[in-house]
Amino acid sequence: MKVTQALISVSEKRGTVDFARALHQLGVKLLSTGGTAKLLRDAGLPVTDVSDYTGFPEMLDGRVKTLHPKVHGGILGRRDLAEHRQTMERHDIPAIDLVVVNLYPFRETVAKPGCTLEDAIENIDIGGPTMVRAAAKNHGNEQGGVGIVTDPEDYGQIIEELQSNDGALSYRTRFELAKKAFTHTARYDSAIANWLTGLDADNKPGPFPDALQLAFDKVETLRYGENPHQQAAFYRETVAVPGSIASYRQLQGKELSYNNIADADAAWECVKAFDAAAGLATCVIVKHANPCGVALGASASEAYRKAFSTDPTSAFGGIIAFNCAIDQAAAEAVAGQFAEVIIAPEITEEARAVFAAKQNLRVLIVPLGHPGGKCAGAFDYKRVGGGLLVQSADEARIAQSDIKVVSKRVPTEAEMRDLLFAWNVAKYVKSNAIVYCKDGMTVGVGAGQMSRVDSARIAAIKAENAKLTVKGSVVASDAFFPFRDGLDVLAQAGATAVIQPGGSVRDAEVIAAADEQGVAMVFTGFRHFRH
Ligand SMILES: NC(=O)c1ncn([C@@H]2O[C@H](COP(=O)(O)O)[C@@H](O)[C@H]2O)c1NC=O
Repeated sequence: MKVTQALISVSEKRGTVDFARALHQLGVKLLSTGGTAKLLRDAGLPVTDVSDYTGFPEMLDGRVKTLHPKVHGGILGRRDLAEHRQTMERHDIPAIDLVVVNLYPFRETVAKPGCTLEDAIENIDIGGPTMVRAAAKNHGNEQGGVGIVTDPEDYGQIIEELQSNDGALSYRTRFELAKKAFTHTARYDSAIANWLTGLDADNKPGPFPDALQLAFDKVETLRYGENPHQQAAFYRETVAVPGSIASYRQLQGKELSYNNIADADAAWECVKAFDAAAGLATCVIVKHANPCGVALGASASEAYRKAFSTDPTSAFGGIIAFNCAIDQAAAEAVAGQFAEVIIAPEITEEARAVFAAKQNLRVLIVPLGHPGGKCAGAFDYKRVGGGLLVQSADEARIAQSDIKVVSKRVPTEAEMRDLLFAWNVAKYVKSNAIVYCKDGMTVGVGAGQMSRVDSARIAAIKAENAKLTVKGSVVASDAFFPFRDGLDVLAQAGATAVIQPGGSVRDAEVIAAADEQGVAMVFTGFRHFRH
């Protein structure tokens, strides 16, 4: 069925004139609301104002423009039912076969600083979503129906189809457009509900709405979940989070698995915490969501070699992330081990050629986002049985000036550099986290233990297994030592300096233990639990 008449009513006017012109050239009659009609008329296109069409003026400050039976009857009447066609004829309601609508910019309005409740309310579109939903509902069947266009990005494709299909839209296209349209209005209403139910007693917007609506788009269905008997898919936030793993571009390799994506996220978040602009490359190797090696280097290959040496056994099948370009030397070094995924903001042509020889290796490019790479303002979500925990991301960072020395001995300059490095790593290690470091690399990582003392012992054992020594190293503990026992394990293993939050009721006992053993100890004042 040929499209004979289109109703165009858009707030976002990008591409509208060209689209309307192409429709006109296809013989489609144009019907439009105030601002849109003016835009088209000024461009020399013949257009009928909806108010002339219905015989009713746009009124009540634009709150009522298209809400009229002549508009909605033209959209909602079924083309395949004789009775509907007769009713439309009897009431002089011509069919409207194409509806082109995008809505008042609610999200953009409330994002403006100082947006009042009144501004927000006036930017809730009523007539637009009504037309979008009506047209989407009546997308019809093979006998005919309405096309609903909500995204200016689709204009080109719609025109191409009309041109090649004798001025008609296929049922398949109308159905796909309808799905997109219902998603569009659902998200529009979600944004309104999130904002309104997030207002506090003074009508100031807050971060946690009473009713939380989340919006994600499917990137792909995955082969399986954490285990082969689980189904899985990967979704990306509708409003892109710059610098996040979800913005990956895969250069080569097998399809990503559920665990690949989870571990790639852990590796990427950790490596981004180190600013490449500070002049050193960073490499992070992750296994089962924990870093098993993190290191700084003068080059990417040096950073990789150091990170690998922390725990070569665990690094097998790991996810390897860099905060800088991977060059040929780094690619050749990495290619020497079995890895699941390689991630970097940039990969040189020479390095790509090296990876290309390993067909299955998954290689991802992820833009760093802003300096230091943080996804500012993003929330963390954690599913629990029957609920969702929501928190702001752990964006706390420490500078040397924030650190309080609590021991008699003050850390040396080299110890202080390593302490800051170790603290940065500990944030990405599952609690209880104990991280031994020396010369800008991890030498032992204790992760995910129920006891901090066990974590301290395990990290030292792992260092020994990797033929590294923790003697003369520094240690970060993600949370305070509840007793002196944990500190004693570190000191006896040969650590010379410790960074930890402090704040235990037994801090005095722990400080005394450090002083007894000549260990320099500093407090950060905040912890980095990670579960
Ligand atoms: N009230 C109505 O009947 C109505 N009909 C269409 N609109 C919206 O008015 C906007 C276009 O207006 P204009 O063509 O005047 O620039 C579109 O975002 C459209 O969704 C309406 N506005 C709000 O509810």
